[in-house]
Amino acid sequence: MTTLPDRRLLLVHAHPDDESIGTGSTMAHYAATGAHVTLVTCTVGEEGEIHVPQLAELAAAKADQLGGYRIGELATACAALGVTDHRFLGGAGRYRDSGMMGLASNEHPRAFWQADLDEAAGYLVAIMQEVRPQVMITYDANGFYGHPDHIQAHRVAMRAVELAAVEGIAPAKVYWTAMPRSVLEAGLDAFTESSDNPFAGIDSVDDLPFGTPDPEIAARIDATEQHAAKEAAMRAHATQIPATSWLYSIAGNFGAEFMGVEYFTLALGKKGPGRGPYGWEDDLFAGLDLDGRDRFPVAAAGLR
Ligand SMILES: CC(=O)N[C@H]1[C@@H](O[C@@H]2[C@H](O)[C@H](O)[C@@H](O)[C@H](O)[C@H]2O)O[C@H](CO)[C@@H](O)[C@@H]1O
Ligand SMILES: [Zn+2]
Repeated sequence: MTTLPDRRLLLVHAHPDDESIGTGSTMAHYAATGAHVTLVTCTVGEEGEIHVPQLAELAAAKADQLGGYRIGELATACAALGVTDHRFLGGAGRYRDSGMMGLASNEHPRAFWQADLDEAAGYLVAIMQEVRPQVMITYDANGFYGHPDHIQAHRVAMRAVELAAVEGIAPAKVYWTAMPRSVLEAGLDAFTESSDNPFAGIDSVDDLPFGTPDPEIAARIDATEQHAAKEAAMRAHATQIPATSWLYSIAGNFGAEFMGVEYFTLALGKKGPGRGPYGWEDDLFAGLDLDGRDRFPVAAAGLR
């Protein structure tokens, strides 16, 4: 029986682009260091904006073909990150991008926001059964910034962990993406005088829909060696992230530090050894017994 690598990481994201923006360097780091990285994306992003003028007719309100196009963007992004195991929750197109909170698209019968929780979680449990990840990454209860598909991805992922625990196959550690307030405050300060200030009009970190007090952060993954891979993956999502995006201007000013370092809170599991004033882990697998309980010999998934 072929077995998967000892370290197996599962990520649950809402749309094509979230994996690169929020966890691209972490994914590239673990893929490059021999871990098995499984990405599950819950929708194909039909309701997204289109920042590529020649593709404008693909929009949901027109040809409604953006979702299919974004499947291709995501494949390119995964290649840039070195990730070969990617799935859409329930299969591509099973759940539709719900659009921003409060829009009519939230009520679409296939909108992920309308998904039956246990049915959606069941698709994820099946992947956990196959791959047996020791670590899972998803969003906090607010979906990091309040998008309905992000909130639903959190709910589905956490329900799947509950169901998987009954079968004894739940990940040993569950992390939520996060951004320390200290990093946000440094960003606000750094751009105060900039003509291209992505924080324009924001006077305080308290005005942002995200930000975590530093002591509540559990892990700081420094994958600065992968910052170029993350940027290439983001550029693959050209319909969503214009070349003029503030995400790139921050990278231009902070460089590898912004693009290559990603932060997480620990929602479930025991924090491993860490460093610094708050004992931040520098490895998501820190503290796991990979030679014992946390090592499952599993048949290789149908990996490409
Ligand atoms: C990063 C992320 O979650 N992107 C989502 C989000 O995109 C936002 C949306 O297009 C909004 O209209 C813009 O003002 C905002 O700047 C975008 O970040 O929501 C989309 C629709 O659900 C989704 O397709 C996209 O992946
Ligand atoms: Zn998203």
